[in-house]
Amino acid sequence: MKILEARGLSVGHGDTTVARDLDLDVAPGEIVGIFGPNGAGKTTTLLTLAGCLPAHAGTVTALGSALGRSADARALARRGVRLVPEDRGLFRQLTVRENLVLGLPGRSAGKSALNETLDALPKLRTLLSRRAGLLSGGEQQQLALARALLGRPKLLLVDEMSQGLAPTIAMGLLRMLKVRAAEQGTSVLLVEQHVPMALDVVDRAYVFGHGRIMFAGTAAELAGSPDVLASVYLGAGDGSATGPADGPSPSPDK
Ligand SMILES: Nc1ncnc2c1ncn2[C@@H]1O[C@H](COP(=O)(O)OP(=O)(O)OP(=O)(O)O)[C@@H](O)[C@H]1O
Repeated sequence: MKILEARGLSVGHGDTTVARDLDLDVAPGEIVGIFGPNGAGKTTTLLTLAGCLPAHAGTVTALGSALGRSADARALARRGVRLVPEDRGLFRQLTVRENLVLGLPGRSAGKSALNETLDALPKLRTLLSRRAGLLSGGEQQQLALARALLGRPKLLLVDEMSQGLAPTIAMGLLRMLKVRAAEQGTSVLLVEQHVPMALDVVDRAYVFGHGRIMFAGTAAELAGSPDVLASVYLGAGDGSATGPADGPSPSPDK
């Protein structure tokens, strides 16, 4: 069984569809990347898969259950789908410890999960009493990941983990995520601007462009496709951010 299966998925905001005809899969234990130029619809897709935005068209099956048009992020979270949003979603006035406790699945199971997670991210141990809002960007990202991992999600959706971080810190976090995900059987779908860095940890990748998926393949296949990689940085675009959900498809040559 796939952890996540999207077929003919169209995503957008209000009446505007930003990406369409998306076929996406995540298998158990896989780490899958979504790449593409600015405005290609990567975040919108992740938010839709997390149940934060309604799909414009198509079907999504997460952990064996269909999402439905009015997918509910809380119901999905209960089933084991967790999102680490681009803004990290922390409670800035609360301490690191308080933020972590909010991620705990239950009190008894919680303590050992907390210890395991802090073992993977030891810096957080030294910051437990500090307010989340006072942490550096890298520390905040560690906290956001720790909180999401604590719930031992079956599927973790991570948006732009490297944003605002020094490359070495971002790389360290991605590698930690890969190890921890493998240890606890979490599949990961991550959106990332920094493709070379992400290619080091993902098994497979989708590249968005022209409002569609323009490449799907293994990390090695993407690494060997310079034209596709260039399109991520040169902006093969946000060409479909027009028209209603059921409007005409844009030309792929646009
Ligand atoms: N809340 C919103 N309301 C309306 N349009 C939005 C909203 N959020 C994003 N958009 C638009 O949807 C399109 C896709 O945005 P999205 O953030 O999904 O792209 P992205 O591929 O994640 O880009 P980036 O790499 O720059 O983060 C863009 O044209 C953006 O301006």
